[in-house]
Amino acid sequence: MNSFEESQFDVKFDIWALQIPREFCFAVSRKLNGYLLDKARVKPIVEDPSSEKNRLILLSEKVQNPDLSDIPGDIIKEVQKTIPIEVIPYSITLGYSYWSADHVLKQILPQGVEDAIAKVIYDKNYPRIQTIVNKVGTITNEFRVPKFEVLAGKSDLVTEVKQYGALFKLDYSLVYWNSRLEHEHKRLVSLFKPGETICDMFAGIGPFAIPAAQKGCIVYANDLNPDSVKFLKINAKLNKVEDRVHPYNLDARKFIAQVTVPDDESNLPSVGDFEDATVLSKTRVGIEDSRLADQRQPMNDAYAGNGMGLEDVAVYDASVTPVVKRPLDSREEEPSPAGSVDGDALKPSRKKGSSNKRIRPSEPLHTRTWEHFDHVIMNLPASALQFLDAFRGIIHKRCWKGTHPWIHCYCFIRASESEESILADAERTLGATIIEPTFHRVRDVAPNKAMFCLSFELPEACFLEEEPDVADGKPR
Ligand SMILES: C[S@@+](CC[C@H](N)C(=O)[O-])C[C@H]1O[C@@H](n2cnc3c(N)ncnc32)[C@H](O)[C@@H]1O
Repeated sequence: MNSFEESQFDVKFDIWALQIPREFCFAVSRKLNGYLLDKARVKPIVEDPSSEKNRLILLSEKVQNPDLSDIPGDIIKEVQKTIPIEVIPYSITLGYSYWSADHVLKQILPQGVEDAIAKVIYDKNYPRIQTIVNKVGTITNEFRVPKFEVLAGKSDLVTEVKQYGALFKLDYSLVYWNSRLEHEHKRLVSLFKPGETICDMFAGIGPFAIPAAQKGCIVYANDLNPDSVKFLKINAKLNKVEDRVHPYNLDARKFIAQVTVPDDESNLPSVGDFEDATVLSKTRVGIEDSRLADQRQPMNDAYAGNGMGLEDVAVYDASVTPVVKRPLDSREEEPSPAGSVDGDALKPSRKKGSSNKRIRPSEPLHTRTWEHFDHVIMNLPASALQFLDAFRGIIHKRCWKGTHPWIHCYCFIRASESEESILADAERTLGATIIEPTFHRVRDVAPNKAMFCLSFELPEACFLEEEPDVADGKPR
């Protein structure tokens, strides 16, 4: 027997719709991207009961006025180029069958029931579980850190989680973490081969970076949130891969620009960069100068004593791709950039008179990222697509060796969008045509929104081809 009326969940939405001849429907709805009704399993284009020659394009609730003044004028002009606009009122009712169990239960359970549930979970799981939290609100901050309210136990959000053999320490109140991505972290890392070079533009506390390094990849891991970088370093150390994880604390665009600057260009970072903690480790530096290492003590502690012996190095050196051989074979031959004191200081230290090419166990493994990297991870689904412009003309063709890098760019696809529209966005931002992209569905994040991973090889058109300088024949 029902203890409630299903009709009590009915919600009526009064919205506006455009009445459009059906042959123009698709073109107009594309132009109105972002202003269409965005509700799970509700199509924003419906039949027009008054004429079968027409369709109705349902507009989002944020369009409140029939003069469409809530939509930017340039979009309206674009639509008017296709067809004159006819606006009509429309109403839609979503009922019990539409709403999720979560939504229905929240409506009917008494207030305060969450505290009772929290207390029972806490009492029955203590000491294994010491804090019970509830995620509140939606994430709006740039570091993607959710807000939590503590329902039971101590108010300490520092914890440790395990993902397929790796241990991650984190403070839930300071950094992004989502255990639901475990499968995706594993899937992507399974595509990497030992010895490959990985650039993680939005690395967080390292759920891609650490397992990739455990696999024998060299990882350049960046995050704008200094707390994420702090925990990334802690986690690299916890998992004994600090020699293969190079942490950066930069905006993602700056990071990717920085790792692709050829070594013969003069804008090497100054020592001050390290002291400011802007750049926690350099791609180009090779083995660090001990003088500099001393100066950088607070930030360099992650590199201390990783216990990686020569045998370990040999294993990675002998791995599948020739790429990995480059850093180990070539870094001692790398010339210092002329006139750069910092650059000299940052160059591999080569003891005078020593022909010993052995690598000290505590020396971090570097690759020449401006010559080659294999994969780029971009896990910031809300806006990673917009960062694809970062790849326009930054990789110097004259320096690059081997295959083009794979870009793995996470994104959301809403009910009103499609793989085609996302690909078109990506190509527009990248400024190049993407050949043979793949879309992997990661998970449904809301009834009308799924997370995808768009993977593709960076197109040739993105590479920078420099004109040779007429005077000296060298590329400018
Ligand atoms: C969705 S989280 C992904 C973290 C991690 N890769 C994972 O899979 O759990 C996105 C990360 O990007 C970082 N971030 C946001 N804006 C950024 C930017 N402009 N440059 C670099 N990192 C940024 C955030 O601090 C956050 O840690």
